[in-house]
Amino acid sequence: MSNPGILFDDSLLTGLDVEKSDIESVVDDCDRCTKVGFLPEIEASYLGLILHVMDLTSLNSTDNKQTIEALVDKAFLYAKELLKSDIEKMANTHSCELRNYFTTSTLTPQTVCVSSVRIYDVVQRLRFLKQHIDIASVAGGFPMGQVPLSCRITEVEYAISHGAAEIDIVIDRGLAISGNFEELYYDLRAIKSLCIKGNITLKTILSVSELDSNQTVYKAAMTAMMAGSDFIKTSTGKEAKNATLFHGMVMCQAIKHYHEKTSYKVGIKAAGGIKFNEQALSWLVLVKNILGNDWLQASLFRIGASSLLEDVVKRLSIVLKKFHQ
Ligand SMILES: O=C[C@H](O)COP(=O)(O)O
Repeated sequence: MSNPGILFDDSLLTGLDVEKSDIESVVDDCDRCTKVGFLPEIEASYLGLILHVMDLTSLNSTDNKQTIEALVDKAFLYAKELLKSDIEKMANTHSCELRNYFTTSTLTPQTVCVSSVRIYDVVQRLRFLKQHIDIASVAGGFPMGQVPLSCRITEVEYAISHGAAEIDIVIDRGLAISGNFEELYYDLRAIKSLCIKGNITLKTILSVSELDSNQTVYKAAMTAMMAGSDFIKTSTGKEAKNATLFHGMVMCQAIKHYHEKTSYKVGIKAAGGIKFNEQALSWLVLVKNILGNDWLQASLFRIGASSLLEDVVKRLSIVLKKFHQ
C-alpha cells in the first residue's frame, strides 16, 4: 500500500535513538558482507534485484533528444543480452529466488529517471520501440529546491500531464536546517495532493549530505513520510558529497519508526554516486538488515544511478559463469 501520510505531529520528530556506535556496527556489517563475498546464487539474485529496482537516470544539463533515446535503449539492452547468454536456463537449475529475478522484465530497470522537460523524449522513444517502462521525473526546482511552491506545483503538474508515473521531488534544505519542519510538511503535502489524483508515486529527495546532523536527517525523513512520501531518497546526485551508509541507517530507522506508528511502509531510494556493484550491494544489505526482506522489492527499495548498470551486468555475468564451474 502506498503511504497516504498523516497529520503533522512534531512528537514524531524526536525518535532517533541510535548511538553513533550502533550505526557504525551496522554499517561495518554491510561492508564486511560485501567484502567477504556472497555465495554465487545469493550474489546473483541480489544483482538481479539491483537491476530490477534501478531507476536508470540521466539528469545532465546537456541532456537532449538523442541522449535520452540512448538512455531508453539502454534500459532494454542488457536484459535481452543477459537472456541471450542463457541466464534463464542456468537460473532454472538453481534456486527459485534466482528464477524470480531472471526474466526479461525483471532484468529491466524499474524506471528511467529524467528531468521534466525530457519526459516527452522518453515517451516518443518508447512509442517508437513499442516498449513500456515507467518514467520518473525529478521536479521542484531540482537540484536546489529553492523555488516558490507555486513553481514547484506547476512543474509537478507538467511532469504528470506529460507522462511521469513517479515524481522525485527535492526538498528545500533551508527549511530543514532552520528547523521549519511544519512548513516543509505543508510544502510536500501540496505536492502529494497532486500525486494522489494521478496515482503517482512520490519520492522525496532529502539531500542528506547537505543537512547539518543525523537528527536533522531523521526529522526531514519523518516529515517527508508524514506528508505522504512513498519513498524517501538520499540525494540528488549533484551535492558536493554523496550519501553514506550512516545516512542510510538513519533513514531506515525513521522508516521503521514510521511503520511502527502508522503501519504504512515507506520505501528507500539510494542515489548519487553509486557506480559500482559493491556499493549497490552494501545498500541492499543495509536495507535487508534494518528493514527486512519485505523491503527488497521495487515498491519499497530503489537505487537511482546514471553509471551503475554496466558494472552490475558485468559482475552478474561473472557470477553466473561460476555456475558452470
Ligand atoms: O536520482 C539519481 C541521481 O541523480 C543519480 O546520481 P548519479 O548520476 O550520481 O548516479
